[in-house]
Amino acid sequence: MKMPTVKYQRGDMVMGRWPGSNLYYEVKVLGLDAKSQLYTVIYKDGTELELKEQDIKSAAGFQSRSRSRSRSPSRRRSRSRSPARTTRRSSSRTAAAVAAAAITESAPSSRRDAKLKDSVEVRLSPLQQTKAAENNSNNKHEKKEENNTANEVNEKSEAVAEAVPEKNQGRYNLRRRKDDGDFKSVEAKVEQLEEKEAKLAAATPPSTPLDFGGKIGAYFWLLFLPAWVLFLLLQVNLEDPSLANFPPPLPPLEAFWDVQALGFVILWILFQAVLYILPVGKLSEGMPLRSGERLKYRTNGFFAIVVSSVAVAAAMHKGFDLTYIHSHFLQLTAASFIISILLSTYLYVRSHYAAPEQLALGGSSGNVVYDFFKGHELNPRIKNFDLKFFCEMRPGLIGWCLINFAMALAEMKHQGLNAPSHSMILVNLFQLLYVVDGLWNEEAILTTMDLMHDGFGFMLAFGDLVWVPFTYTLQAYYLVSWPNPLSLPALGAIVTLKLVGFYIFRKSNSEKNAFRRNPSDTRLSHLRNIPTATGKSLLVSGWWGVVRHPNYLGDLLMALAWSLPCGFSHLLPWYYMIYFIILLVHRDSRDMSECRRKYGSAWDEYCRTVRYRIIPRVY
Ligand SMILES: NC(=O)C1=CN([C@@H]2O[C@H](COP(=O)(O)OP(=O)(O)OC[C@H]3O[C@@H](n4cnc5c(N)ncnc54)[C@H](OP(=O)(O)O)[C@@H]3O)[C@@H](O)[C@H]2O)C=CC1
Ligand SMILES: CC(C)CCC[C@@H](C)[C@H]1CC=C2C3=C(CC[C@@]21C)[C@@]1(C)CC[C@H](O)C(C)(C)[C@@H]1CC3
Repeated sequence: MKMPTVKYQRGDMVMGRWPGSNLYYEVKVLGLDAKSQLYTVIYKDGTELELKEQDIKSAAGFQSRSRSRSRSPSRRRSRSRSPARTTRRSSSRTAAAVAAAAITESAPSSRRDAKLKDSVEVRLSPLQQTKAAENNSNNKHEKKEENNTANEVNEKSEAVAEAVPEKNQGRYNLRRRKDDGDFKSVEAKVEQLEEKEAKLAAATPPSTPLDFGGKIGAYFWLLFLPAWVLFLLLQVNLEDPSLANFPPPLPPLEAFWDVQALGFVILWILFQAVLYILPVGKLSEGMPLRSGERLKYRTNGFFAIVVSSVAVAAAMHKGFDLTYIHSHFLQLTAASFIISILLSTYLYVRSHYAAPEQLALGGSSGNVVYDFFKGHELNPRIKNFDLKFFCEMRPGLIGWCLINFAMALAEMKHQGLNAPSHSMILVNLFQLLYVVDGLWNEEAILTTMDLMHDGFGFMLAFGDLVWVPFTYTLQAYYLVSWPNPLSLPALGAIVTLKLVGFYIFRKSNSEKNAFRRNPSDTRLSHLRNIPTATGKSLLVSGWWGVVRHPNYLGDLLMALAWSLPCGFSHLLPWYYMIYFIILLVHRDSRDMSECRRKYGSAWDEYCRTVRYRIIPRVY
């Protein structure tokens, strides 16, 4: 058996490649994972990463060639968008912290380097003038550079002029310029080499720690999640859905299968797909991918829900009885489950044909079950049809409202009412508001974790097509058989709670979305932020200065307002609230580790400034 080699020891100072680039920075080795053969290293700005051996070079060899012009990741961007320069209102303490985190650059010492420097200065002079002029203007422009595609492009062309000396001074692979005559050919070669290396680096993204209990956890969730949905549905169908009647009796297998139900689910998904591809509404840009590319998304969700409502009204007018959804709930769920399995299998298979830079960092463990569950490909698309975006925002989300509405009709039928109960109306209106708001602000989803970081696999396919429409509707389903009359004060209190939650949720999500899209937005100029080594900043005042996830706080208050109308007779309608606390606490900790990995010491600084995660002074 081949013994693993340990080339670098804990504590060694070496040069580590910055992921996705061809740049090397001084890093300290923290250890080697014997199993994955990945070295954990820490950059001088505090960022910890796992690197492959081939992405590490000995510092000695490097310095002899490069005269140790090593730069921290933050310095790498410093010419056009150093974190310190991008901060408009960040506290001097934070700016200083980042500045301190940057590795100091040693001045060229040899004659060769001095000569090199001279030529650099000659070449840079026009650029320096531009820079000076730019510096004299306000730094609004600089902030814009962070996230704006156009500016990314500007930066690149700027970088071409700037990068020449840098390349020759050996950020990565030092080459001496013989004279100015062959300068251009060297430049072209270096560029080619860098392009090749950047592609290679992107192709081997650093692995991130496994979530959800790792490989064993993935097996568990694959079995548990469908079983849990089944349990909820069987339980809510019981005459007395109390936990004392656990476990509910299992119906025969044939009871789950109904061709017509499968037909309706397929029809619904196809109908939503047609609405999605119609050239109506805005084409929004997603956040930059690792490759630098920005995908375009058709954000016409509001249009889709309006047309869907009209179509449902027309079907009802033609005599379609919507209470079919209530009476065939199990079969509709089973049909959606089958589709989600087929979709996940397709996603997993096609991920093997995807280019490496299209894979999600978190779903590339190499373990079939884990990657199938977590999602291997980040943005699977068929031409311009984005499968993840579509599934998350359309069939399940709009289906959720359709099912709730069907439950209101079923309640009237079962309870012999002329109108739905107050509780049913509240649940319907609250959740409708949540969905319509999500669709109205559809663009905001492009800056959420699912769209930016998570691969599309079973977890999201099942979550979008089964979990959301068939478990988020449980409160309405419950009310069909278990009415809960509400007093006027209770009604008023619940509505107030919902509105407060909604306000926090919407304001905080919009604030972050606006900041990520355009950090120099004048409406956000009063907000303080912390610069990070990646060039992005973190909001440290406003909603994101109150707690680290104000949007979760608002969402949880709304969840409470959805359960309260169902009363306290059973635990079942409180399922969403309990699940949601677990989901958001786990999501928060996933996000914390991801941000810690991305932003290093800047993230620690943010956490020291904003101490609570979701509930001020509590958690
Ligand atoms: N109803 C439901 O079932 C669910 C609803 N949700 C809701 O969806 C919404 C999106 O949630 P989710 O995707 O989990 O997370 P967020 O929208 O909170 O996104 C987290 C990301 O925001 C960025 N960020 C974090 N802190 C800051 C800061 N201080 N300043 C600027 N950017 C920051 C980071 O990304 P980066 O720095 O890379 O931009 C981070 O990874 C939430 O409102 C949530 O409540 C979520 C899950 C389920
Ligand atoms: C099956 C698992 C246990 C959990 C799967 C989680 C998914 C169901 C959720 C992950 C993030 C989601 C979001 C929404 C719905 C639930 C899922 C898919 C969201 C679309 C709901 C509407 C909101 O307005 C939103 C902010 C757009 C939500 C974004 C996240």
